[in-house]
Amino acid sequence: MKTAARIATLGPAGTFSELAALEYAQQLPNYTLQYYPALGRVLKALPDDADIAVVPIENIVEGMVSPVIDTFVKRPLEIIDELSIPVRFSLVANHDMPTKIYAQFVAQGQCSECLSRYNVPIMNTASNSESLQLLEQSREPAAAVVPEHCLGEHSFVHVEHDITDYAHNETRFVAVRMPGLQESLRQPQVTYKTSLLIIDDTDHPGLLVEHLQVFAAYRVNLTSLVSRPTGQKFGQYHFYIECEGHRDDSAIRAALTLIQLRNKVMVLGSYPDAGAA
Ligand SMILES: O=C(O)C(=O)C[C@]1(C(=O)O)C=C[C@@H](O)C=C1
Repeated sequence: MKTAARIATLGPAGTFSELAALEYAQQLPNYTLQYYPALGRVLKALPDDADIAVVPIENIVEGMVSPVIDTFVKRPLEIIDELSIPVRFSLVANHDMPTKIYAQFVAQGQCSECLSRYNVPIMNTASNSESLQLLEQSREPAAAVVPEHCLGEHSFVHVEHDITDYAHNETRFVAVRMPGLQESLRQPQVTYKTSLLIIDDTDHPGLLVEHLQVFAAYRVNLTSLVSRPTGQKFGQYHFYIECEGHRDDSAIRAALTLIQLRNKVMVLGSYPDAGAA
């Protein structure tokens, strides 16, 4: 029997990350799930305590999950898969008039209209499960933003269902592992996406437009582009890019060869495109 793959994800149990990790794990013969209390800790579990980590990378409304993108700059990891799951929240409370609301930092942005109606302080947490735990431990009138799928086993004085600002709320997750472990073989009939980072090591006017022109010239379609501050000085940014295609496609190879003449490029991985029909 093959040894079980150790999958790290955000805990305690009940997070959307756990749902994503379980969905990812369906393709593995054997796995064990390990929970960590913050996204940074999930990624740090690689490689000693986990083989694969499943983390959120983008919410359809809130955009990219910055701590995850920033980890890729500091510590190269390989993205091996992506999956998207629907995200629905409720506001639950132990009192009709809560004096504070526990909300995970990404969840807060997805439920801003509902939260602003309560006009009480928001206490940021590291996960949606932690929000629920803190509410259960609270001796004061409090509320929490919690995943709809966690409501079952609990009873509350006050519940408001479906509080996301946009009805169609979804978060995209990636499965990552240490780079260079095994070659990801390209499967025929699979539509791929590739993630990469352009490291701004020689800042100059027109840096971004030059790179975009290279992608355009080779007809490489970009599906995401975010800039993240380098933390070195104002005005200096790294670029996280996702594009259609596999890193071995001739167009992507040619584009990256040209871009690498000017800036460092880190290819984070090519993986099946979850959005492809
Ligand atoms: O706290 C959770 O339930 C998570 O899995 C984290 C997370 C995130 O950080 O994006 C995942 C999905 C939602 O977008 C909100 C929170």
